[in-house]
Amino acid sequence: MEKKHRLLAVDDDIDFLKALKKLLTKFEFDVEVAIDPFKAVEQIKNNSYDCILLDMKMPGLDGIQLMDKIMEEDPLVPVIFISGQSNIPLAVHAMKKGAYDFIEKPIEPERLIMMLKHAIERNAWSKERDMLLTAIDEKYQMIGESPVMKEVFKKIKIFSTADAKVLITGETGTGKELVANILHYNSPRAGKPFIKINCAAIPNELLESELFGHVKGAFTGAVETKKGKFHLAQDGTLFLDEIGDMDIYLQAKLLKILDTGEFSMLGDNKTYKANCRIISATNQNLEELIAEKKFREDLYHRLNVLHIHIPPLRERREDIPHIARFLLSKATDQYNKKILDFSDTAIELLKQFDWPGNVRQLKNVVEKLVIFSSGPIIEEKQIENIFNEPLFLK
Ligand SMILES: Nc1ncnc2c1ncn2[C@@H]1O[C@H](COP(=O)(O)OP(=O)(O)OP(=O)(O)O)[C@@H](O)[C@H]1O
Repeated sequence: MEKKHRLLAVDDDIDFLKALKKLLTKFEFDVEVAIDPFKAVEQIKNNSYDCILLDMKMPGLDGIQLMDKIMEEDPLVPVIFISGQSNIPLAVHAMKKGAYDFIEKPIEPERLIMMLKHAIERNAWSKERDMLLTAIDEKYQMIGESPVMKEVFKKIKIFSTADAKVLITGETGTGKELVANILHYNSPRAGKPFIKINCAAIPNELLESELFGHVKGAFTGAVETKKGKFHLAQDGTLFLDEIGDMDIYLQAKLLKILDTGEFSMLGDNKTYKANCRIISATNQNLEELIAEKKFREDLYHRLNVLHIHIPPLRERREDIPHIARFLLSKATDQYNKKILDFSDTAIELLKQFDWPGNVRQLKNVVEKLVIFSSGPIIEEKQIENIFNEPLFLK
């Protein structure tokens, strides 16, 4: 059985409270009442409610003062004011101060029930979103103290809420996918899907159906209808990784979708709205590809509304100690090891190296060091050993 929503109604009119409780109980709400605003504050301190209904005017403490106290205890709980006709300007003022809504007496039951449902739904969503963002924050941390990375962080902050297309460029392993995730999870689309497709990893014949989906019988082997990434990313973000590797025919198709805002599944004429934010990334030089006629210039301008470039690690060596220590602490947690730090000379060695594979390569080295170390400090020699391995990328 679904959990009943718990309400607190505060009013100095006992008869009104009784009638309200009877009405709301009929609609499966669990209703508690308070006639004394000071007692109500105690109840709010000791309980958790899904919504609070407040009379505008009560002896001792008025509704707005009471709302201020409620917000100190539980800033997220929605408050709905019950107001007489003469108090409407006051109710409007309460909404400006953070009340969810107000309803006038005499109460229309259906309106009140709808209002309560919406308030509770919105509250549940904002709590869920806060939890989601805390978890995401931990998962998608990006470290950097250098001036260039501070500029990148500034852009990420502004672009998160902009809802325009973003092109992320940078060498392999610099954190392009990480940035795409951070942009999505800090955007209003955070509760909707983040869908990634790697245009370099999928053969072009398959990429088309992966992107747009196909209906049964669309081509040999299409034994059933399958939704594509554009469908799956509906209302969320579609991350087109390695966009520079998309073939020219598919580039034209993608451009058309971006122009019309609509797409169709393979083997079907029906059109669907492409309501997703597009973030793309590449480690290739798109201007060079355009000059070689391998990438469409019009598509480039469409995708590159906002641009973030992440410089390679060797151009921001001051970030290396911070990132290495961050990765060390993550790896020690993961492998349950008690390694505290790198020695000073070990840090110097990490800073001197050019890191062609950037942060991904640094991460692999740190993980290896953690797995094979037993002492509390990682020494220079241990790093030299890894650098001297025959297949190590230099
Ligand atoms: N500044 C950073 N701080 C912490 N971790 C980072 C940072 N930059 C990258 N990483 C981590 O390094 C790894 C590689 O990053 P990511 O996959 O985002 O790179 P990429 O640029 O998309 O690579 P590729 O071009 O090869 O797809 C990931 O585990 C990512 O979390």
